Amino acid sequence: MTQFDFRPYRRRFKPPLQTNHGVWDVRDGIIIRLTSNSNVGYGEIAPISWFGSETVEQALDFCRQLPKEISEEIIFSIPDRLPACQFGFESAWEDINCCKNVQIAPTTSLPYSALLPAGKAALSTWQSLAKDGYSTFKWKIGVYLIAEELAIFHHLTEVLPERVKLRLDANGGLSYDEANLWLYTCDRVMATGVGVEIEYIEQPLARENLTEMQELSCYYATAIALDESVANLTQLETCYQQGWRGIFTIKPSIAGSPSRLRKFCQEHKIDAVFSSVFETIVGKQAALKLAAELSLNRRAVGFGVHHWLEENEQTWLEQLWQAC
Ligand SMILES: O=C(O)CCC(=O)C1=CC=C[C@@H](O)[C@@H]1C(=O)O
Ligand SMILES: [Mg+2]
Repeated sequence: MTQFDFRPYRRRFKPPLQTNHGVWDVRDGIIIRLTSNSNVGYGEIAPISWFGSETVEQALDFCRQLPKEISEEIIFSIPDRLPACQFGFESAWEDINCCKNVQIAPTTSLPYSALLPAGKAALSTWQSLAKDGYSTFKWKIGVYLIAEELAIFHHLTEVLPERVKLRLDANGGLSYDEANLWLYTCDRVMATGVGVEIEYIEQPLARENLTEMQELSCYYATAIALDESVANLTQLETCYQQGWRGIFTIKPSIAGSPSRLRKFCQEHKIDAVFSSVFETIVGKQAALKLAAELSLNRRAVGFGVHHWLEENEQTWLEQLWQAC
């Protein structure tokens, strides 16, 4: 049998993350550990309730009611209302049964995308990230007035080096008219051949407006990526059934069962871009493993973030179990 244990954690963003959903300053999550004989497997439960996953409290309640001895049957029967728990436990099961210990640094041959701060701060941040080797950047829009953000955007496209890819993430915060204006502006920028590539606009409209986003994706050359609309496996399958064949932003840590996600992506050969939920090295490792397997178009993975105070994540992970 396999022993189960878990530790909640809290990590502070540095600086706080600004999106259309609001300001996010701490990441709460749970690290789970499975031990069988001398083998240890780790998994991470990193919910984002405003994306439709369970809350951290609901995940903690689920962990607390589990027996200390856990079986494969328990893990693979975690309900779909707990997608972050499905991911965390199944990752730990894979870790203990397939690939032994969590590697120190998540590795993938895929390029990484770096997140730029919202607003004009992006204009003074991209340079150091470009020096670090990033050539794909994601910038949050729908945070400030559209006129302000369009002015910053024009400045960004003039200063960013050639061949850089820029992603715009609205977190569903634009009106239909604003989404039209952004897509029209991106098409115009691309037509002038400035050198920077607007890779896509992520979730321009709210998840209820799939039909409008499908219309917009036919009308403009600039691609649209769904994110909040496809946050878990049920939503992913629904949007696919309703005809979405654009880009799917996959956040494995809140999508649900990794084995079911793997099956869906391999069966439907979707154009997926893999994205972080600002999890720790534990969840990141498991998510990047899926990204490496399932990124058909080799799009940059949205895991290039340096938002933590802790320097050494391996030490942090070990101390978690010494704490109590
Ligand atoms: O995808 C990336 O490039 C980084 C992760 C990221 O942007 C997000 C992670 C979690 C919630 C959101 O704030 C945001 C997103 O909407 O994609
Ligand atoms: Mg997004």
